[in-house]
Amino acid sequence: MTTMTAPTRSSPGRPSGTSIAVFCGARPGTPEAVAAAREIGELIGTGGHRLVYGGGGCGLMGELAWSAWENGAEILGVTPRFLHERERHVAAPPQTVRITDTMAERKRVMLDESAAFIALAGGYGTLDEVLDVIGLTYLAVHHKPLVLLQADGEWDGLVEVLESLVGSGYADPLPTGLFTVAGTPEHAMKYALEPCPAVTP
Ligand SMILES: CC(C)=CCNc1ncnc2c1ncn2[C@@H]1O[C@H](COP(=O)(O)O)[C@@H](O)[C@H]1O
Repeated sequence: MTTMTAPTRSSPGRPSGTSIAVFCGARPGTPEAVAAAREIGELIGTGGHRLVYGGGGCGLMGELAWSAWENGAEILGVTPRFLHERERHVAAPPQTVRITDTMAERKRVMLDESAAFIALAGGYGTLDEVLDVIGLTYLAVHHKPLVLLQADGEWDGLVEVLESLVGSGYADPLPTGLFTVAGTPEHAMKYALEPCPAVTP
């Protein structure tokens, strides 16, 4: 694993905040999703928190990261070597970059470096990250809050799939509090900063 450190931001008087991992798409989303990504970035920056994300400069990831940077956030970007160049053809803001050898290592670093997770709209990669966190919380490997932020109903489908697995007897109901669906960026940040109840599998 390689780490490249950006110049540290000087932020006198800023409270040392929480490290929040945000999962979202590497492609441009709807205007609603772009606005939500920018607002989460702003709330992370103005709240004195650190953004942990996938390290890219494109799509919703770029909108999020630039907004966080513009609002004073420290940023840790975690990216596997083979994606590093592909997702940096659009410039990302200054940040500490952790380059991993594998996708699995990327997810583990993001998990270890963060106290909470917020998922915005995205594609296969975002879905993979969300299911990974849900699984690890369910298995009590960690208990950190996960918030699914709905800008435009993006997570309805996943919730329906999970309910259908339970309804057809293939899965037990997920424990309350395993994840929270939020309708606004403000609510997403509020839930992310609340302690997560331990889940008993
Ligand atoms: C279920 C399935 C076909 C998964 C295969 N595809 C993927 N699996 C894991 N991470 C990915 C995948 N595709 C992209 N990513 C990475 O996950 C992050 C978000 O991607 P996405 O736009 O949500 O996509 C990006 O860094 C992206 O490069």
